[in-house]
Amino acid sequence: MDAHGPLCVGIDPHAALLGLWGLGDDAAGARELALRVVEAAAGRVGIVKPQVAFFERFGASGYAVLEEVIGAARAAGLLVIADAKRGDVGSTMEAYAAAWLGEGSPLRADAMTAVAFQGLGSLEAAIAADGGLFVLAATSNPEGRALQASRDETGRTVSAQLVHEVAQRNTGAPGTALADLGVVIGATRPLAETGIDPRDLARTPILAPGFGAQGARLDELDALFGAAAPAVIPTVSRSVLGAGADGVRAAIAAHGAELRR
Ligand SMILES: O=c1ccn([C@@H]2O[C@H](COP(=O)(O)O)[C@@H](O)[C@H]2O)c(=O)[nH]1
Repeated sequence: MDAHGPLCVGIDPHAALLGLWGLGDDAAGARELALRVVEAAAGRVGIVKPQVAFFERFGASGYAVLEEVIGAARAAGLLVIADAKRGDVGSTMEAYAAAWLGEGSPLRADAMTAVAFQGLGSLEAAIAADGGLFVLAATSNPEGRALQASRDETGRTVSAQLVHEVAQRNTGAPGTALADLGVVIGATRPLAETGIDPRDLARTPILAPGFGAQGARLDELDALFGAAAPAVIPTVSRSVLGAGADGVRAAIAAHGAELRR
């Protein structure tokens, strides 16, 4: 973030985008798009986020492409967040952590996303792994709001409770910089509407989807996140990939410039 700014470029080879890029809706098409995005992102941003689902849909060949893309991005000096949204009982979570954050794993990324529906403690193996973890807290999609706004006996929303639990772990973590346990908070509404206490975000990195195709604007970031804005990693997929193969470099540069205004 210090070297390149906070922007994260999502690698989401949607069928429609592959068509727009003149590529087939298959693993070879996804490979071509993803490697071109890696090339365009390297040196312009610090972070990319492959959306695992768009590779998984091609089965084994999609996973082979994902391995190659993660390796190419890391070799190009980019940090990779595998947007895998995993979550399960602790014993199974150990295997997910080994797959996405384990040393020597073919899918080894720098960070992954996870779902804490089974409790934050169930994600312990990924929290303890040598990498970052972003736990969904307040998602960008409207369907999640009712559940995430439910309140516990102390009056905290589910989103706030999760962020509070993450903060308790991060407060005790060594160092003063951002900790490596983060949360996902969508940018499609102001942080103030989630019930999350901004004091709980002091050392917590925030992965923020919702910009671009989902409606939020990068120049609204400070207004949306207030005091927590410096810890926000805004992530954009369709609004960058929609520029096509010839326009993707310029689109990444323009999105980055938008944040520096
Ligand atoms: O709450 C969430 C959590 C994750 N996502 C993911 O982010 C990208 C957004 O893509 P855009 O094209 O920039 O809308 C996508 O991979 C989602 O799975 C999210 O949107 N909201």
